[in-house]
Amino acid sequence: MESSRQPPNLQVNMYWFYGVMIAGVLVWVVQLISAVNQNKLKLKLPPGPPQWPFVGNLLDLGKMPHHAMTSMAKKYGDLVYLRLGVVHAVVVSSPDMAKEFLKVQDSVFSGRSSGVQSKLIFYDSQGLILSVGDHWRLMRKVTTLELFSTKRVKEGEPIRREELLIAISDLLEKGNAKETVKMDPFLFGLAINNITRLLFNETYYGTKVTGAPQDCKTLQDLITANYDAGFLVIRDFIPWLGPLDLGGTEAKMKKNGRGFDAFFSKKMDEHRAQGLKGRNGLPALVDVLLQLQQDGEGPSEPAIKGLLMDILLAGSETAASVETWALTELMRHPEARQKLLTELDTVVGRDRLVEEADLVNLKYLQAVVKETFRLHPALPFLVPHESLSATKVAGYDIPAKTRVFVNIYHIGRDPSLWSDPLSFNPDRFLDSPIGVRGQNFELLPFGSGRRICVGLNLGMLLIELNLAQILHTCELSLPPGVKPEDVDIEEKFGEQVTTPKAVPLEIVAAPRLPSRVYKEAGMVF
Ligand code: HEM
Repeated sequence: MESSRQPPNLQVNMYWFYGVMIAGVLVWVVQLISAVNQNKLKLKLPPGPPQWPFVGNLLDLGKMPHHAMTSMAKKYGDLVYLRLGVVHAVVVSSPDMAKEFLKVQDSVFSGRSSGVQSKLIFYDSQGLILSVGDHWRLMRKVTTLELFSTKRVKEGEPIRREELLIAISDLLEKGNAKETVKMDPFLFGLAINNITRLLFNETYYGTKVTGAPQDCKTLQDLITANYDAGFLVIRDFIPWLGPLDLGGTEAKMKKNGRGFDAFFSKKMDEHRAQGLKGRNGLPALVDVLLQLQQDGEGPSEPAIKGLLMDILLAGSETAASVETWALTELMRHPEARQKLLTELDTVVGRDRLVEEADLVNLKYLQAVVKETFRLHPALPFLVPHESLSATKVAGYDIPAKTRVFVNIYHIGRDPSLWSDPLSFNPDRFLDSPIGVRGQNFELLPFGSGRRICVGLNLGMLLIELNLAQILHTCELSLPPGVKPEDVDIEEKFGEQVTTPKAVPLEIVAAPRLPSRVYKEAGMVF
């Protein structure tokens, strides 16, 4: 039976193959004509590597696009033109050039590209991260004023403390049993629990969850499947290859998009049924959004879901990535770790836990976080911007709909800006006025200008608090036989939008404070 069915399928596949190839040749001819027209129009594009037919410079990006872009900057300068299939792109690689794109011409470059992922996973760009124009303005206003105002971030303090202490108790429990812990998934679980507590007042990762078991499984499976699908879709760059769905990425995204949608619908229905009051008098962010909708002022249903998706993904992976890299560097550099511990013992002492109010006095901690951002930015080229209209930069033509990659990874490691740039040396920031809030273009972990990260305050709070509390409460050591210089700093790229470690950081934790302090805080391990 099997073999009698194969020939027609093969035939159909061959028709597809020839169809796609013919479409490809046609597209190539169109590209050639458009290149000739570009020449006729005398567009003066920035310098860049030679382009191949069909793919342009896509293959030049390799497995680590931020590394490839760094090599290009060294060869062609701080503004490089690339053609990624049918997409115009530029790579920006110096603070001055970043200022031109993110400040001087901020409004022109405030667009975002839309593609398969934005359609299938990000609600057709109706959330915040990928939206543009008036819709983006509405979503940005709602998010800034209603969800992440100073008052609301402050109100979340007990939640952040509770989640952190639950996670640290787990870490110490494993430490008691002399178990090593992989810090990357541990910190991701902590980060996502913080975000889902905010969004839905529930947690889904770890041993002491408050979400229903089925919801935990659903969300964990969806997040894993989302990373498995990755975020690069060939159709966005070479549309005529779209029908082949190489690697099955689109099919996976479609399935994941449906899964997330069902999850959000369920949560929204539950919160409507509870009357949007939240638990313990603190409404979850989903309650706030649904209330605005009921009052007739708020975003539409897909826009609410889009925003939930943005916050879920943008708020968890980023914080976890920075915390993991910071701990990795601190385990590789015992002298820097010791300085931080001495600061914690001086400012906080060993008789109590760290409070959020302490963070402002922990200057070395702040320097450690900045140094981590410099060497390991969570998003190595920000979230790509797009030009809303044609413009000129540094005398070059930048066509409309050009994708902009600001390579903050390269800027952070540029020897003309930083002495001994590849060394982890937090001291360089101790008496430095350089901050992370978009005013200093040599350090832009959250971007700058109108599209600067909307979760900056919350993100900084989570990173500083989590690092301080973990280091203060836990004596961290490497597994037996592993030396600081053995701790790996290889990155990977392509599954998540951040650049996580290729090999997880493993540590063993032991209590560092008198047992009374843990007991008083209700920590059991
Ligand atoms: C903790 C570390 C974080 C880092 C390093 C980070 C970094 C960034 C960066 C680089 C951008 C793009 C800026 C640009 O387009 O130029 C961004 C945008 C954004 N981030 Fe964050 N982020 C963090 C945490 C968060 C958190 C905690 C949330 C929310 C809970 C969040 C929500 C967003 C949103 C919604 C945008 C899109 C803003 C817009 O397009 O208008 N981020 N973030």
